[in-house]
Amino acid sequence: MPWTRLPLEDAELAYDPHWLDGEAADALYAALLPQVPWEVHRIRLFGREHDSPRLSSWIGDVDAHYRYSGADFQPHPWPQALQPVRQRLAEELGAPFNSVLANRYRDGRDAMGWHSDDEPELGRAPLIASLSLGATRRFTFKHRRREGLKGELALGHGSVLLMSGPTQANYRHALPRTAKPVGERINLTFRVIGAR
Ligand SMILES: O=C(O)CCC(=O)C(=O)O
Ligand SMILES: [Fe+2]
Repeated sequence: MPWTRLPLEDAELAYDPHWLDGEAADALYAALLPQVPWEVHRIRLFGREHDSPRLSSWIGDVDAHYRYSGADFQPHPWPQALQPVRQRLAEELGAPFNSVLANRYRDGRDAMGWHSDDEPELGRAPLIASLSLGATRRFTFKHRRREGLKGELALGHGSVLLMSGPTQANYRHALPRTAKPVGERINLTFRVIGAR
């Protein structure tokens, strides 16, 4: 499937709604529920520690250390079901993905607040491949400096969103809560730790 470039000034975004077909997406989703060591991560917000409103897991090569919200994470090893996905993404995108942050949103109350994935370990122009499985959720963008520049996208089952170039430097993104009844969702953001 071809990538569709999303026109958002100062960003570099591409989307494939069916990177995995329905059957492959169903199988991956079913395999990841038991294979990923899901945890509640602690996040720091306005100087206070809280449980983050979702389940998460850092997965990666042994040398792909990651500092996140002031803590050093030793990644969990790659679950078997993720190996072919990692391989295909690396080949298609020519990027040596060595880490993935998995997030599991149990229902509409689980969410992720405004942030940029701009940690120094990800380099100057991070390439992030974001694979979504399960319930469709709204993903939103907001420019850091230029008021009014924003965008949103519904991330569906089997889709991949690529964020690259100046996207993290210029934009924050979020996965808002919703009061609508929604099912469970898994998102995987593949990253290159140690990029320049
Ligand atoms: O769940 C999503 O689609 C967003 C996840 C995200 O922004 C992240 O893992 O940094
Ligand atoms: Fe993010």
